[in-house]
Amino acid sequence: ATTGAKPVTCSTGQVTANAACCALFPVVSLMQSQLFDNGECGEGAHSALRLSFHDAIGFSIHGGKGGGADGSILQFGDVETQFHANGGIDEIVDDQTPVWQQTNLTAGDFLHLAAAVGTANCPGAPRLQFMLGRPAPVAPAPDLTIPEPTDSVTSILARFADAGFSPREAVALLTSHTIAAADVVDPAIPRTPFDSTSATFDSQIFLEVLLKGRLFPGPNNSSQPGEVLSPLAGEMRLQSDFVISQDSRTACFWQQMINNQQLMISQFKAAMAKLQLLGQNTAHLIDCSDVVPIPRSFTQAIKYPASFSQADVQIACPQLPFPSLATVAGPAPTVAPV
Ligand code: HEM
Ligand SMILES: [Ca+2]
Repeated sequence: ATTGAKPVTCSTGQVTANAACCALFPVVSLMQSQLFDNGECGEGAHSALRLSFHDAIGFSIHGGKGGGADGSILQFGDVETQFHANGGIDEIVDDQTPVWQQTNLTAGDFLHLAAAVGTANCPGAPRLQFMLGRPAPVAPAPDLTIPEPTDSVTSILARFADAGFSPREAVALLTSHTIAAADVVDPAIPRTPFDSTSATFDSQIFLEVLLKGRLFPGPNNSSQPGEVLSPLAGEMRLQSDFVISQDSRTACFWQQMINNQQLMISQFKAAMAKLQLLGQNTAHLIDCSDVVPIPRSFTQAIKYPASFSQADVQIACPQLPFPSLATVAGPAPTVAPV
């Protein structure tokens, strides 16, 4: 619980609502220099966000699964990185472990703070909440709790519901794919992004997933399980993102996110606050959100990638008007690996 006491100035000079949070400012600096290339919205930041999801989602509101947002994926990485859905996670676990060991934080506090700090490096992102005080994890999460891109919408929504999330919250969490790239879906093309702006926390992902597919980014137009046709050379579309964008249970909220930065980041922030506390007793935690850096804002209108227009949109929510958007000038782009 927060104390409600007046703000304190830490010995490092920063101000926070609770003296217990002072110890985190040096940890934030350590993360920025050793994990995030001094404040970048790059691979370290993106994979820190993915890691928070894969750690926390191994939880059920009905019991019988893992400890939720407890850092088990870091502490018991030898077990959890073997799960199929955790392909590629070994890299970030290996990167974060030695940095975590330089701190006095539990695995859960460390990795969920890293996700908030990494996300804050991305222009347009919300400043995520961070609560301090998770106990050490007691056991690895069980396998088969993390959704896979080959899963049906029904099975994905059922898994989210089992962890306590509505279909709208599931869509809100998928905003994360605005700062994402794939390494293992198609190992021939590592760092293939999911939208054309993977260093910006914008709503471009919600637009681009709806554009008519034309190609696969792999060599010779080859495809892999979990991937469907993408609109842009060099871009990958996950099957799961596409089927969620088209399903009547989720399509309207997906469409509403487009060019609606404030809605998108407020919904994402709320769903992340819940995700990062799954399985935790909040009465024992201290609100240290004010140690998280304030992200740069993103206020521009998003645009169709060059050569695209509303005629290319696979509208799945005809009951709501589709936003009117301009098109970038020039020929269709090729998205570079990130
Ligand atoms: C239906 C649920 C989801 C599925 C099926 C899914 C699937 C995937 C897949 C297959 C990748 C690429 C992995 C690789 O090849 O390296 C990926 C990347 C990513 N995912 Fe998800 N994801 C889901 C939900 C989420 C959620 C809820 C979050 C965070 C809140 C998240 C955050 C990320 C991030 C940030 C990346 C990029 C990591 C990087 O660039 O290194 N995902 N996801
Ligand atoms: Ca983006």
